[in-house]
Amino acid sequence: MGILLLFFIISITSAEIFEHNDLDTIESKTAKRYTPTWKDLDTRPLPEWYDTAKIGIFLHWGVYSVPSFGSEWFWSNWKSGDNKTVAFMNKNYPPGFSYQEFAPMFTAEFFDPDAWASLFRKAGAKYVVLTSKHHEGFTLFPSHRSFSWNAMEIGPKRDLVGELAQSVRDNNMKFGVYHSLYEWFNPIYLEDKENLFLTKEYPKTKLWPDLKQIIYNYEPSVIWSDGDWETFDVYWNSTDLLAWLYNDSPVKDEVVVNDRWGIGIPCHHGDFYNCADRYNPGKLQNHKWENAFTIDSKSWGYRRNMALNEILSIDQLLKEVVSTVSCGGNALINIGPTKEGTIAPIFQERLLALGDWLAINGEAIYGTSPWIHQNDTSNDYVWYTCTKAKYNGHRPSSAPHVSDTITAIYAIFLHWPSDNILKAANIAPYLHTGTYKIKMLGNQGYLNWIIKSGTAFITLPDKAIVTSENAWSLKFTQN
Ligand SMILES: C[C@@H]1O[C@@H](Oc2ccc([N+](=O)[O-])cc2)[C@@H](O)[C@H](O)[C@@H]1O
Repeated sequence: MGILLLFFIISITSAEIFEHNDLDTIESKTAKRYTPTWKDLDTRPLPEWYDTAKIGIFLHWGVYSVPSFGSEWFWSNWKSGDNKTVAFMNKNYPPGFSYQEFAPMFTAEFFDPDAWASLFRKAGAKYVVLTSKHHEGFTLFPSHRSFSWNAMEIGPKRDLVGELAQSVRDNNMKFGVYHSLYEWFNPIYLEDKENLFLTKEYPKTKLWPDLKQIIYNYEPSVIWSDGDWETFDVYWNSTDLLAWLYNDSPVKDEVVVNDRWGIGIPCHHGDFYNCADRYNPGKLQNHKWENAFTIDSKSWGYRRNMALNEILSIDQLLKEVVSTVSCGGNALINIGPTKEGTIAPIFQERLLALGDWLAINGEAIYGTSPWIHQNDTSNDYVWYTCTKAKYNGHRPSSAPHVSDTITAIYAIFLHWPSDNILKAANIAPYLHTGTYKIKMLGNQGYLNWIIKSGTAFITLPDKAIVTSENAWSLKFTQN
């Protein structure tokens, strides 16, 4: 009996061990490995968090934040003889003054990463993307290859990337980095360019070691690549980097990348597409995309001389966000912090207004999917979204985390109709089935509606008791 029991125990334990080993091998055998070709890299399913997030904050911060004149292209504009930039330098700086001399003035003495992160969280952002290095080459992290041209050695004397990454995560958001492939004035890059990109010293000795340093040290969830347009992906070695990123990097399961990886790649390859800047097609797209746009309509970097009429109003901001999400995109909203490390009150105000709106209407934004219709065909200020049930079972890569079962439809409208009646055509056939109820997010009770010649007339609540401002969401549910 004793021997039998012993045998029984041993057989259970060994069966368990065997099972575990077996599972491990099955997992490692079936874990997909990507080959460095766009065809294969394109098969990667989009990590779910990114599609759900919808709203991100984009930060352009660097030595250009010191002159903070014109745009973040200041150095290039100056050197290529742009009239306004040259006049600005002649008037305000001594002859012989170099761009490098701006770096010690990048003081960031008021930079409080927790305060920034808490502002972005209140704005309703789910991810934050910081310029780890723009085209000027100055790194906001202690690059091992950017001697005297990084924020640890000059200016702030701090690891701005590391500090912000920490605070953003403490506030339950994802952290990402913008990273420019090219550097306007890097002599190693310029030599490769001189050689018609037949030599690859710059990617080998600077670009990829730097980006790998970023990935190992900060584990970014987004790599927002830029500055790719002077040459092809073959020079940049983009597909090799991405295969490593997806197969073996510490962020392989969670990271998403955009589409700027060489001539001909934007709008064709990448986890999500930016296509052109401020891209907002107004139509449903068949691949995940992101609308990166600025609150200061004139610049990504801070401009001390921006005027109020150049700043997006809250109405314009909401229109951008709503139309983008309705068409399957994410909104990446850019602001330029100051050289002192502050965020201009006008940007704070716009972000907090967005946050207030999302606190009421976020249900119609976060985690939603595009509906059958986007912009209402009879009413151009109405945009639709919907929520879908989670997919259980096999996940098709086209719709990574949701099924086709619609659980609610949302109509977001950007103007309040003067007669208090919202008219919309595309929702009419659904209401017609008679099983839908309508409520306004943030308000109590159901709304009355009728259908006249194919258009739904929905009676809105008294505007005086409505909680939301600037834009409103109606929720349609069955029963
Ligand atoms: C986010 C922005 O990206 C690039 O600018 C671009 C890049 C691509 C296009 N494009 O494809 O239309 C337009 C502006 C940068 O040059 C600019 O400073 C900023 O960082």
